[in-house]
Amino acid sequence: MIEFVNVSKQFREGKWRGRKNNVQAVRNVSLQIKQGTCFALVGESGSGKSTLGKLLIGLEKPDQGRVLFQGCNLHEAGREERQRLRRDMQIVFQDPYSAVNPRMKIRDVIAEPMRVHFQYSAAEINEKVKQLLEAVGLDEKAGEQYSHQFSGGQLQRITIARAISIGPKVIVLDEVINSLDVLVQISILKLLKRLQQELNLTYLFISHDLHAVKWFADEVAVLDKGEVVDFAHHVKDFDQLTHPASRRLIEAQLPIVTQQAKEEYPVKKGLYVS
Ligand SMILES: Nc1ncnc2c1ncn2[C@@H]1O[C@H](COP(=O)(O)OP(=O)(O)OP(=O)(O)O)[C@@H](O)[C@H]1O
Repeated sequence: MIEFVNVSKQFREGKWRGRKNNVQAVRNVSLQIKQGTCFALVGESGSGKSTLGKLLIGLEKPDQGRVLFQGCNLHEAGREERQRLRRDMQIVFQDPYSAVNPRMKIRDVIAEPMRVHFQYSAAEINEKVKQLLEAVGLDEKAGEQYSHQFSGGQLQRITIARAISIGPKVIVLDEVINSLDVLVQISILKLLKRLQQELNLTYLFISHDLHAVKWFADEVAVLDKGEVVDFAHHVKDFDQLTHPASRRLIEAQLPIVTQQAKEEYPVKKGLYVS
């Protein structure tokens, strides 16, 4: 469904001692993502994960190579096709507070993409907003409130409702659980899993968190300095990732804490989440 073919992207950063510094954010990446699956991109900070996500939905343009969605290249498509591709691919970001206009009521936040892409009547929009709030587990009354009245987890549900409002096929989930506490992370991942099945969605899941990736994703690629350096086709193979960059990520994970461990180390009890 999605194909990155030898994709590279460089950014020009400011001058240092009179010289221009370029950052090679993505280096000759080739990947394929199957329809209805969740493909995880992991890697240390600055390894190029978000840039790949942005290249997919057309927020960035590759310097070299092609990004194809169902065989179409967004950057070569005509106006109408580009519009359709933009509808089919949505993104949800890490920080829901900065992704939502604080001066807009939540019903308008959710309705915004529908107003851009479709010609619905006001009554149709109201009905759809109601259904979307219900789909992400929020009360209809939330539509009349503003972003500051919600917790991070609730607001992330709202940005997810906005992303699915126009019936996308692919959603880039860019560190969507990172700013949330562990229990809220789990509830958001469960919601995303249910929506994936109900709406037949394909996800590009960008994360540092290998525990979450193991539970949530089907395949994983490890990025290091813009390059894909490791790859696992199946969740059961995640522990066999061998590249030093993968090992660093695996070793940097907190262990999953068991009841036994809590009892053995009561002094650290305050650190554990049951
Ligand atoms: N618009 C930009 N202008 C200049 N440099 C950029 C831009 N976007 C990204 N970069 C640089 O490209 C590299 C890759 O950034 P990217 O955000 O894709 O990494 P990442 O793996 O998503 O990191 P993080 O996990 O911290 O978000 C970094 O060195 C970053 O500073």
